[in-house]
Amino acid sequence: MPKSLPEQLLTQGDFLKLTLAHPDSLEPFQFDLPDDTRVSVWDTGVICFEPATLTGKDIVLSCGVHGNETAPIEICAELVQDVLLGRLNLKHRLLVLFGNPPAINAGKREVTENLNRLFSGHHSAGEGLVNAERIRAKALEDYVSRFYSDKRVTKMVPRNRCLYDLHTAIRGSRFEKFAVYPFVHGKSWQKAQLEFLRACDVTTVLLMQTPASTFSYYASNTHGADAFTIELGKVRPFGQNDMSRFAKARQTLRALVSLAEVATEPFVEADFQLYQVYRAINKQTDAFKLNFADDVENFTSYPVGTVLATDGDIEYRVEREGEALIFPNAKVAIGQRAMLMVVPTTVSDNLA
Ligand SMILES: O=C(O)CCC(=O)N[C@@H](CCC(=O)O)C(=O)O
Ligand SMILES: [Zn+2]
Repeated sequence: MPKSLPEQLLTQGDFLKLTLAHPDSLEPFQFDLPDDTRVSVWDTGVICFEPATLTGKDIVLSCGVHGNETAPIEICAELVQDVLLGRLNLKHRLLVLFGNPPAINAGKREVTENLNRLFSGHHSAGEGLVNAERIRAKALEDYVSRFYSDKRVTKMVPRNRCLYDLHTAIRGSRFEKFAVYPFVHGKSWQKAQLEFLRACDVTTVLLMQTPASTFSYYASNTHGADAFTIELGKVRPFGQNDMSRFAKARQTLRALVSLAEVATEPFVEADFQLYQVYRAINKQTDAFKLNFADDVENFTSYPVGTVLATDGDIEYRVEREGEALIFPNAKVAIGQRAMLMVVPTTVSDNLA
């Protein structure tokens, strides 16, 4: 007799395989682990773990929001497998999300539309929920809301909500690993979070200055979560990632979910490369072109006056000494961000 889905997960622990075999949807089901942790599969790529004794942390780990960013998918798949097979015991509630299963199967950043531009309601703007990515963005928002608003935990205060959305960058980078800290609307940047990032071997942080349609901004702004986009190296196909380069991130994420507190080093600003966005360059026409090669790395700077990109008659030149480029991509949809220009900054006057 074929094994039931709970039996399959309890014996093989391969939730990624199950997800990719049912990329569009999966009927919800539940079961318990031998240590009484409740496992609830809410949908394809959506798995919630609740230890029998609830503590103060509600942790969301997401990956595969872009389907070809495989290192984070491998890290999350391994972590989920170890929990299912009893090799990692959870201390906290944990929701793991494989963001875009059809795009993972296709080995592509997106199938129709960039999922990470559809949060905070952007999925329903304009033509509305017309494609799978728009529907998935709304569903992911609903799952995160459901996770954070569970009645058993909302009564327990204080709650400590976090969401780490794991990505990899399209290009190489002068700083291999870096995080995007979503705009906090004048609130303080959190020292403990920067310490956590450092424990993950992420010491380059981009402090955003405006709202965004990304998943991490959604979690931060809508749910008050400590949320980040974390870039772990460069896009590579499954099996071609050198996972030793992400050993500290893997270890620290495992410590996050399994220990009461992660051991971190005290924050010292000199240990970090902190940047803030100076300007966003949005693609306005199909003529948009980058004026540098594909192997130019994130965080590269050019002399003031250098032409970085053209968009029809418009020329984008370096305006400030030290201005560095990040996430350049001429293939984005019209109206979307084609590159960010960032400058070094400091957090010392706004750190809690
Ligand atoms: O390398 C690139 O050009 C993109 C890598 C990536 O997917 N980055 C995220 C950053 C999200 C954020 O700004 O928080 C994205 O572009 O969605
Ligand atoms: Zn990405």
